[in-house]
Amino acid sequence: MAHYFVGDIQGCFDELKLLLAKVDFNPAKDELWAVGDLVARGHGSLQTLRYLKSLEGSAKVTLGNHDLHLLALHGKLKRANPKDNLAELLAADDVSNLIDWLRQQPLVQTLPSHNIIMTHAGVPPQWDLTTLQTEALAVSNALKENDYLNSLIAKMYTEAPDLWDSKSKGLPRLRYCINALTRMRYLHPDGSLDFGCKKPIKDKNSGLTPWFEFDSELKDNHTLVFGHWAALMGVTQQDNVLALDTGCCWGEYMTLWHAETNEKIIQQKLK
Ligand SMILES: Nc1ncnc2c1ncn2[C@@H]1O[C@H](COP(=O)(O)OP(=O)(O)OP(=O)(O)OP(=O)(O)OC[C@H]2O[C@@H](n3cnc4c(N)ncnc43)[C@H](O)[C@@H]2O)[C@@H](O)[C@H]1O
Repeated sequence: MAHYFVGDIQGCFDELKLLLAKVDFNPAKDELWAVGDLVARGHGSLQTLRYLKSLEGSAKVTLGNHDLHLLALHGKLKRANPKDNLAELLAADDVSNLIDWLRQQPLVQTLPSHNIIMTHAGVPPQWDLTTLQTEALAVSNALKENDYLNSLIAKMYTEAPDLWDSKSKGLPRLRYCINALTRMRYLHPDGSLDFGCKKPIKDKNSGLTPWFEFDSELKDNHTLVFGHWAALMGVTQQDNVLALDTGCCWGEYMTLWHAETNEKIIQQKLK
């Protein structure tokens, strides 16, 4: 049995299928772990969701910012960005089933046998494993509620709070978790989230530090797998912090990591 972790798919379904063919992926015995941002800019968002849903227990997914945004688009809370290719998905006969499947997916997945934690953007350095799981579960529970659109999705589009406060409650607490687990890249010296800078580390604004360069208990004891930050192009300079978004939707390539062999297999974006 093999565990394969794939970076941001962003609707690049043809590239995903080519990658899986390269490793002879067999859902009867292997697992595909996807870091989120399953949909958006590629032309195969509908096929991507149908395929991952069809894998049932052989697919493990964490939600990304684009996946949460899709919930808002489907709920007519936001208008689609013309740069995204979501019209086919939003018009599909089975879109409601796919959306219901998507909102059952968590913000964190763990593989205890390998000491691996997967999230879309990363894990806040202030958190231990219990906090990570508790906070992510609170968001998942809110997404499963019947009124999730009004009670959560409509209210998530804010950069506040940007700093972890263990005493916060309710919506602000959920918002911090969403912002940290699905949108984080750089942090300010006090550990607060920066939302402005998406640049590679060599070009970053002064005073900002990538979240994974802060000391953290989780990093000491686990391999952290994430996506979200295409400008990193897979480079963190830390063996146990794996950045898997290598910008397929931006014309670069998709990366699949084989956890047992530590091999990375890539597929260039098709023309
Ligand atoms: N709570 C919430 N609050 C607010 N919004 C929420 C939200 N939840 C969901 N959303 C939604 O999230 C969506 C995305 O937000 P954005 O953050 O605006 O989208 P993006 O710039 O395209 O970032 P993306 O997430 O795709 O990251 P990537 O690294 O690939 O790309 C980032 C940049 O890196 C650049 N880049 C890519 N590869 C690079 C490379 N190799 N080198 C340098 N730059 C590169 C790209 O050009 C791109 O500009 C929006 O639709 C927004 O509405």
